[in-house]
Amino acid sequence: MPLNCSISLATKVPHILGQGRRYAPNHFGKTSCFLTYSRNYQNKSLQIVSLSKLNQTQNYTSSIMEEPKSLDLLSGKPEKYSKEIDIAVRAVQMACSLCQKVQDSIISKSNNQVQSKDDNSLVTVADWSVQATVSWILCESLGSRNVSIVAEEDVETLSKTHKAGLLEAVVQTVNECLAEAPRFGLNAPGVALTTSEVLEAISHCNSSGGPIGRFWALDPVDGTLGFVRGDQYAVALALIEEGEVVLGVLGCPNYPMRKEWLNYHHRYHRIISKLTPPTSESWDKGCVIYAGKGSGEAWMQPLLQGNKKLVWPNSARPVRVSSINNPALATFCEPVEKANSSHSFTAGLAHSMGLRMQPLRVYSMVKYAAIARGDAEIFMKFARAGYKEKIWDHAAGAVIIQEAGGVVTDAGGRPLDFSKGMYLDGLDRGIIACAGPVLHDKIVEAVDASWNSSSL
Ligand SMILES: Nc1ncnc2c1ncn2[C@@H]1O[C@H](COP(=O)(O)OS(=O)(=O)O)[C@@H](OP(=O)(O)O)[C@H]1O
Ligand SMILES: [Mg+2]
Ligand SMILES: [Mg+2]
Ligand SMILES: [Mg+2]
Repeated sequence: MPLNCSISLATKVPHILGQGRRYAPNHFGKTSCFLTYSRNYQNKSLQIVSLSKLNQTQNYTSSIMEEPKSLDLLSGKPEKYSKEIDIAVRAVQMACSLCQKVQDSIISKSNNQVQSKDDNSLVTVADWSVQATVSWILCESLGSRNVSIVAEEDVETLSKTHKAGLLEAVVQTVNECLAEAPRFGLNAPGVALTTSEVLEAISHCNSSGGPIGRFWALDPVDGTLGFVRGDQYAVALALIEEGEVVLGVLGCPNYPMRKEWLNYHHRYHRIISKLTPPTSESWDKGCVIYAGKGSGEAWMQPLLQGNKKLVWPNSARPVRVSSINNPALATFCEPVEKANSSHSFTAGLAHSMGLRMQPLRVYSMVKYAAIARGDAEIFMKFARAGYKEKIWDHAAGAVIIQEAGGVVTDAGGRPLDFSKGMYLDGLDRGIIACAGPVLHDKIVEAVDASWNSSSL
């Protein structure tokens, strides 16, 4: 055996269903290596067939072993972007932890950390703090000259908002979060960031995207309305290269690893229904879902809990879209706010297609996570005429659904175009994401049939 393997062995004979080649840093002893393996998802076993290290491939047929509990090091990271995915997942985990604290403080103290922007949409301490934190982590880990970011928030609005203590609250929140970086296997700053360093990190996100080169798209808090209402929201980070989304990470702090646990989430539900959540060990309140383009896999890991003893690496498991393609059994998701998507148009579509389930109205890109995980089958968004969808609201979700086996297009059936700057320019009518092509084709047809008679 070329390297020391410490995974426990199982005796089951595998029926090989999956195989792949993975970068497994530090998985075998302290050596970084690539491994080629065969995986059986049914009995959760794994067989390593070769290892390569320092350009030397060694054939190595291991015994069949139980899938390691910590799947992260074997997770679906395509080699080309493995470093970027790794850093992006850790940064989003940190951002989720930051958001949980700010959401708790907004809800419990009804404090004044919520502001209105010029377009009357909301922004909070969490939006600016996550933007600064993620920007700082990406620059620190990849070199600031290599990091270009398109993101939702800007320093002008923060400086213009003459709210006493707002900027100080952002600086403090960022520093508290960055001090925790070692728990996530990342470096913390040697000394706390100054106000101007925090502003610099926010304004480093000044790229406007486009068709050339590589940039990150960040929505620090997607579904800010859900966030301030104590409900669902997401942290969304994607990497776009030559106009194509190459990786996506979605942090969903209030979307538990298991759908059944949603009932325990909401504080109000808990009071009203007196449901007792499962024990803290077994209950993962939130999740992070991620995928790299072309891997054919999407992965989900639990949020790192507040418990300081829990440190990286975190475990991950694959997620897949639902196999339902009968509209009568399918669930569709849409934005909560009528102002963001026409509920009456989608109700008509649902009726004409024979969708019988009540729509699942959820804030934020958690809707994309729900489709990728198989909790729902369809996501539709039809904004009012003239509204231009932004790339950071869809990039991470789109690649994750596609790699989990689903289809994401505009209402004309064309792929979303992330190469046109900060907006999804050229979008035909709306966005349709589905668990599979059968449902997708039916919706595109139904939209065509009813569009001219709609008021959109
Ligand atoms: N008028 C209008 N029409 C369509 N979309 C809009 C509109 N205004 C805002 N936005 C963008 O929608 C993002 C929130 O989308 P959601 O799907 O979460 O909507 S909802 O809150 O559930 O209703 C929201 O993202 P965040 O600002 O990150 O919350 C906005 O980018
Ligand atoms: Mg958003
Ligand atoms: Mg946002
Ligand atoms: Mg916003």
